Amino acid sequence: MAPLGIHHKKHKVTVVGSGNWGTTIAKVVAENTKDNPDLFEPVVQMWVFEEEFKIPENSKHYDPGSSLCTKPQKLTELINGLHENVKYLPGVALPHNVVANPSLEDSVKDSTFLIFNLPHQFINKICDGLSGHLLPFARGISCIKGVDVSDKGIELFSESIGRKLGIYCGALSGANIASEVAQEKFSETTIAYDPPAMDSRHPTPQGSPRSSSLNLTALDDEASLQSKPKSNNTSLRALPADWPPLNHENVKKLLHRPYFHVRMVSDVAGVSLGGALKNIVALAAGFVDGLGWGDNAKAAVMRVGILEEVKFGKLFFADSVKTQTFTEESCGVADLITSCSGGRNFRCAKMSVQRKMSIGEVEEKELNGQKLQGTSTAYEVNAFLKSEGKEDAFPLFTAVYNILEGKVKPEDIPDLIEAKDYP
Ligand SMILES: NC(=O)C1=CN([C@@H]2O[C@H](COP(=O)(O)OP(=O)(O)OC[C@H]3O[C@@H](n4cnc5c(N)ncnc54)[C@H](O)[C@@H]3O)[C@@H](O)[C@H]2O)C=CC1
Ligand SMILES: O=C(CO)COP(=O)(O)O
Repeated sequence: MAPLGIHHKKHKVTVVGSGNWGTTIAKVVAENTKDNPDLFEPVVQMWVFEEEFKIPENSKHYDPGSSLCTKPQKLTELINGLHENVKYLPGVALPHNVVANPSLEDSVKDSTFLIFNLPHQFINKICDGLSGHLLPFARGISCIKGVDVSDKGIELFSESIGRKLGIYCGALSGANIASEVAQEKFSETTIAYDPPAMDSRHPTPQGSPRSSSLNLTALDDEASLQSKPKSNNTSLRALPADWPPLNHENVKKLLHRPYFHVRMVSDVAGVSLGGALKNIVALAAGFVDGLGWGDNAKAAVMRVGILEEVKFGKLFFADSVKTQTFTEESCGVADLITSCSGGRNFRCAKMSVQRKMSIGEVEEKELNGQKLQGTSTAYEVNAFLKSEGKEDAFPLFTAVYNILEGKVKPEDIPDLIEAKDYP
């Protein structure tokens, strides 16, 4: 074992996912691995769901004389050859140390830090594919906006990823429209990272809440064992001392850029729920905007939406969630604002009303393979609320579900969200 402070190894980082946000985060991280060679190996693996793609004529890479452009090519080969994700993040140059990899197993080989970043409907299958292929002491964060609802109840994706893979997983979420971050326009984000104390080898900052739901091994210190809720039996392995600690400071070094400011917190539930639930609110904002009702209507929907986000957290994640996460951090009200202004859920919901089309049809037609998260989240959250007998306590979430089901109309939103049990 290396003496404290001497670390012979560097962290290898893999981004699992390569959509609009996955590719953007790979860019951010690759810039930082290059800038912090004492902590990280420069190459960032990016796992890509392989598909064939034909370079469109409006791409700067289009050359009618090149065989690359006359027929569809493997997306990984295009990304690695052109250093651009021409399908999901066109027009943005990627650092050459981002390596697209179609093999899930190979992309995570020897990785000590994983960033899960793909549409939430795919993550469970991906975890099945990853199971048994990770270093047992790997750590991760989830950038996924959604919640994992099953007949057993509700889990955060950070929790279910951690449980399935036997690793600690935190969460990253914020007011982060991917195309803006990719173009290096300023934004903030929130990372909730609350790993076992054995990782940091530094005292936990004063007043920092401990909210991980994972059990710790005997390697952990007794005080932290007592302060952590234990909701499952996952045992975590300590990061060997050969690697630099994966504490707040070093995780921040991996994600923070001059144009992408990171705030580290410990409220994993608050960060995850803000990102997941605002997608339902963004649909409602799109519906009223599609009716041409203007900014006041949208603000009304957003006001009720943030209240329902907080209420949901307090009701179902009471032992860990903090109201301030929703009101003070980028992952809360700030994400609600940006998503209800220019997010895909907002835009597609708006178009569905204007064009009198289903939102699924708009998604298919307009997003070129990108996926909405709000529609399935509205269904999943509704199934969970029904099972808890709490549909009426969340009139906006329930209204969005009923609009998607065709049971009520966007025009009914004002009556449906009329305060009944808010103070
Ligand atoms: N795009 C954005 O502005 C932001 C997105 N997010 C969140 O990040 C997460 C990932 O979103 P994006 O990267 O935008 O994805 P995206 O919407 O661009 O989704 C497309 C991705 O899904 C992959 N995919 C398609 N079928 C698949 C399958 N069967 N198995 C596995 N992967 C498959 C595609 O290869 C592609 O990488 C979502 O939860 C989203 O809410 C968070 C912040 C900003
Ligand atoms: O999460 C986002 C911004 O923070 C993006 O939202 P959309 O998926 O609706 O585009």
